[in-house]
Amino acid sequence: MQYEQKRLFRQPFPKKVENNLLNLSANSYRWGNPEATCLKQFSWSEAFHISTTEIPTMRTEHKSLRSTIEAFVKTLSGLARSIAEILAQPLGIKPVYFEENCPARTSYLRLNRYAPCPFSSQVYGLISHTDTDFLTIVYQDQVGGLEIYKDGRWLGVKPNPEALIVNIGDFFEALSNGIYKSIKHRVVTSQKVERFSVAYFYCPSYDVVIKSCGKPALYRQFTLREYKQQTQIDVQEIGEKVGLSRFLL
Ligand SMILES: O=C(O)CCC(=O)C(=O)O
Ligand SMILES: [Fe+2]
Repeated sequence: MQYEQKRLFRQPFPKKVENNLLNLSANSYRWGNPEATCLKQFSWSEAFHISTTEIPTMRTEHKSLRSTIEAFVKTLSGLARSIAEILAQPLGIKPVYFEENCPARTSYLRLNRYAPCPFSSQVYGLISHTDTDFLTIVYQDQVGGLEIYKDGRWLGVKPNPEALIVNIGDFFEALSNGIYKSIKHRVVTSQKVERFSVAYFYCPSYDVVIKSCGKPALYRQFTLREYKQQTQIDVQEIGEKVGLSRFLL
């Protein structure tokens, strides 16, 4: 995967922005963040956002990339479902919940590249955020840079070639009524070394209503569609996602 990922990002910038390099939908290739109005909101990274439905029609010059991604997504989707089922069991959520509500088409893969950054003390590779999905499975290379916010401080996640990182996302926090926490995380930049990571986002269908499982419910019911619309409004108006607190009861 990493070999293919590097080869892809080494393509010239104009080819990547053309958006049809891989025959993916518009806006699949992203760099920085257009909504940023100050350095604090800017992410020093580039990414390919690949919906699982688009993999079969990816351009054939990239056959080996496509088959690698296909195999990767197949493994990670099975893994994500198993982890979600295990986590849901003590909450009294039926194991079929995920099979019924998370069809392959809504989950997606993101290939990230963080270029060396000359002002690394001032700019993040990815600004602090929580993921919007149920859970995210991340593979990071050996450079390091991913940090999680725990007990009031930022902790680096040590690279381990044998391990994947599993992050709880906003939807699991809502579903579990706050028992599982959507972890705040960010990526710091390096002045000298480029960094690669791959993230698989395990999401429900757009119109599945997410209900908190406990009583009293902490959050009002919402769908991914509503959540994304709210996020879009927040990003346009205040420059960042507000997230779950918008849905607190
Ligand atoms: O690059 C990483 O380690 C994390 C990526 C991430 O948080 C994301 O893509 O949402
Ligand atoms: Fe993330």
